[in-house]
Amino acid sequence: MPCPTAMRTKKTKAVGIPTIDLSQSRATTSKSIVEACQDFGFFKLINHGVSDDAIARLETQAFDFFQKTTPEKHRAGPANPFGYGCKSIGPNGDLGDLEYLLLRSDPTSIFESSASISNDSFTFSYVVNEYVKSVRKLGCEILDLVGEGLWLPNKYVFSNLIRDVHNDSVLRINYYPGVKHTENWEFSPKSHPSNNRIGFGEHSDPQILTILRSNDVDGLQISLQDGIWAPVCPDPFAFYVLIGDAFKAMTNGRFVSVRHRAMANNSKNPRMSIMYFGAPPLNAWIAPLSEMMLPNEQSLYKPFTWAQYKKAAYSLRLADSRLDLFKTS
Ligand SMILES: C=C1C[C@]23C[C@@]1(O)CC[C@H]2[C@@]12CC[C@H](O)[C@@](C)(C(=O)O1)[C@H]2[C@@H]3C(=O)O
Ligand SMILES: O=C(O)CCC(=O)C(=O)O
Ligand SMILES: [Fe+2]
Repeated sequence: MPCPTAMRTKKTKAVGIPTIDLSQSRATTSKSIVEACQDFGFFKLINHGVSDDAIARLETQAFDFFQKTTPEKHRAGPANPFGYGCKSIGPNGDLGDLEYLLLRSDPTSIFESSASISNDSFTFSYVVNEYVKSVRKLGCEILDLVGEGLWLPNKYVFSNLIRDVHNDSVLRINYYPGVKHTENWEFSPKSHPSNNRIGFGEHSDPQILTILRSNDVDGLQISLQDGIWAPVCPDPFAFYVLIGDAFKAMTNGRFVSVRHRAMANNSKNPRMSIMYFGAPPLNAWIAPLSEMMLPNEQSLYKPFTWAQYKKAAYSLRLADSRLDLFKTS
């Protein structure tokens, strides 16, 4: 169902985003997930099993943080890359219309960073940990289903990477402040010049997969294969899953690493998105799986460690196609 509230311009179009219902049979689900990864690198997940309470508690903690005064928030920054960031994204001059928190996902790091984020660091780190545990479990489940859908002899080959104690997964909370609407706005909100501003520029995520949840304010768009942008209808009860560059490499290009962006918020209400980026340990090797290759098929990518890939990512701009650096030809 296209999103009735999503804004469409000449360069955007509404598409039926694949929806995976985790309460359906494993055979059905695994097949649909693999198809969605191949066709879009993106799908919506419903009946995902993550408790509403875990999500609501994190949302409340995050809102409390973003409501703080500017000097208070800056105590948790600057993001280098972890911590509180405002408008500046990454180290190479990218800018966006947002504030964010970028956190490592292991309990020790979460606890260490929580002192500068919350006056009640125990509660904050407990809530973040619970959320991370739930979405990591969900991430593992999705990756196992992919393993099943691809008929791999070891269906845990992908999930083992983010299950590893040394996994390099991160949690990001993006906050796009609401806007005060002028009188003009009421007459023609869709054609108002403040529309079409970019909140978080186009890019693909470097990791294996991203599990995104947002409140009920729109902004997320995905790029379709023909270069058209498709608005994604916000659904606070669902998660959206995005395939990252590392997964594209492991599947020798079969999975799309979806390019996406977030438009600046034009709503009166703030938009908040929470992303769990599932990543392998720094020393893990990423290379096309032999099972993914047809006889005589060439490997599209040279093997690289996750540390090498991260280094490349952080040397480039947000919109750059990082995986091209590792192409074989
Ligand atoms: C401009 C940048 C920000 C980013 C690191 C990079 O140099 C290129 C990749 C960016 C990205 C996009 C997905 C995630 O939000 C992120 C945390 C990541 O792993 O890669 C960000 C990086 C960041 O904001 O630090
Ligand atoms: O905020 C969003 O909805 C998307 C942000 C994003 O793509 C990212 O942080 O990598
Ligand atoms: Fe992203």
